[in-house]
Amino acid sequence: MKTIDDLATEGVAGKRVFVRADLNVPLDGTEITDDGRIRAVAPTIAKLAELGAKVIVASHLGRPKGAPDPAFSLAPAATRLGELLGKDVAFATDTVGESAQAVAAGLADGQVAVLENLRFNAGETSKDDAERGAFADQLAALADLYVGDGFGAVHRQHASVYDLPKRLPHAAGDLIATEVGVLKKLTEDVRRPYVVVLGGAKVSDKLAVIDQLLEKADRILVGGGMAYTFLKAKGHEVGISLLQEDQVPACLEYLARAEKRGVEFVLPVDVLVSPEFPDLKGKTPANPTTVAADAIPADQEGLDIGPKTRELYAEMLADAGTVFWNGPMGVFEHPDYAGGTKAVAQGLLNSKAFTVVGGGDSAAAVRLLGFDENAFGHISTGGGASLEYLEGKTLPGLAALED
Ligand SMILES: Nc1ncnc2c1ncn2[C@@H]1O[C@H](COP(=O)(O)OP(=O)(O)OP(=O)(O)O)[C@@H](O)[C@H]1O
Ligand SMILES: O=C(O)[C@H](O)COP(=O)(O)O
Repeated sequence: MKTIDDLATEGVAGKRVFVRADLNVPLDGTEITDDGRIRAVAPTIAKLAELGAKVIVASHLGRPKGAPDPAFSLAPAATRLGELLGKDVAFATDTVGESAQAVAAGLADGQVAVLENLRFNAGETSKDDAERGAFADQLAALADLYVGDGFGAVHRQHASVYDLPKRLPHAAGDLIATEVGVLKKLTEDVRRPYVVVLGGAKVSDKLAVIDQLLEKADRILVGGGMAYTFLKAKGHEVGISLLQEDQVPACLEYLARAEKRGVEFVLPVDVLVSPEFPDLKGKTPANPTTVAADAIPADQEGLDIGPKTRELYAEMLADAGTVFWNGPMGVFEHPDYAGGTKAVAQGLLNSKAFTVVGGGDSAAAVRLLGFDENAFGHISTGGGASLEYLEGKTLPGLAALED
């Protein structure tokens, strides 16, 4: 893969450089609750600007449905990027339309602009090659060069990630280079026991990676929204908890394979439940009840791992040689459901293991709960991306940069 330094040697001054970043940060209204992903890519953008490039930054935010939706605007991220860079950052109110074209055309050398959310255009995520390609053509018209640095999105075969680098001379940004360097170590030289902790809410995305992780990990601890499909597979009722019903047979198979391969596959023994999802804005007390994982009432939802599970997971982490953790153990955004995620973060820190935390929300959780991010071996900006990398899959966004 070419790097920014290679591009610099060839000369980027005066060139329009399209930087595909992952500025998909958690928001409370228009307020960014964790800016980790913006801070992670800011050095790449600063470096290109210092080299005299006209920098056009693009990203997705959330999962809008292929049309503009103000709730998913990248405007707050553009403002934050400007603060971090200590300079004015222009903002285009569309992605390839009049505003984007005018902003791109008006950039001076060393100036930075952010485009509106790529996913406001159906072409970005389309499964149809022609539709994606047409959108990539429009993006390509804005720039001379492409730098891929949105590590969190490299597992997506999307127009700006996969099709665009095929249309412009391209290089990998410094964030991608660092991420790949660290994660590569986890695929080659793993200190054992290798413990993987999985949680979060993107259940269907993440269940698929367990298939491969069963070949690599010594112990897999499951929490968060992931846990309930497994509990269901074990024959327990899960009330109104997050459930991927169609994956129950796959979960049963994973459990059987784990046993056959001698992988310790650990599920919660107790959970915190409530009849309703907590108020994440006002944070009014949720007053959850603790129940055994095989006794979740029909009208209640599991929202965090319980105290016995926290203790069990801490024990399972204590002697680890390597830990990869992706996905919060509960709805950590509410203080009543942050305990499980805190316990796992503390468990990682108490172990002597090389620890990698992957995922926008997992990294945000670690910081928002007051942990020192530097105490972990590596905090990856990629959730699904880091998992799929560890799975050994070819990631579209990396493959496109290699070509
Ligand atoms: N039991 C649960 N029920 C519902 N949601 C949950 C549960 N446990 C955790 N969550 C939610 O999971 C979300 C994070 O999941 P996600 O899979 O997106 O994590 P991530 O991998 O760190 O991030 P990403 O993949 O976006 O980089 C949080 O917003 C949290 O509230
Ligand atoms: O949060 C993430 O994992 C990345 O930004 C990718 O987002 P996506 O899962 O909506 O594609």
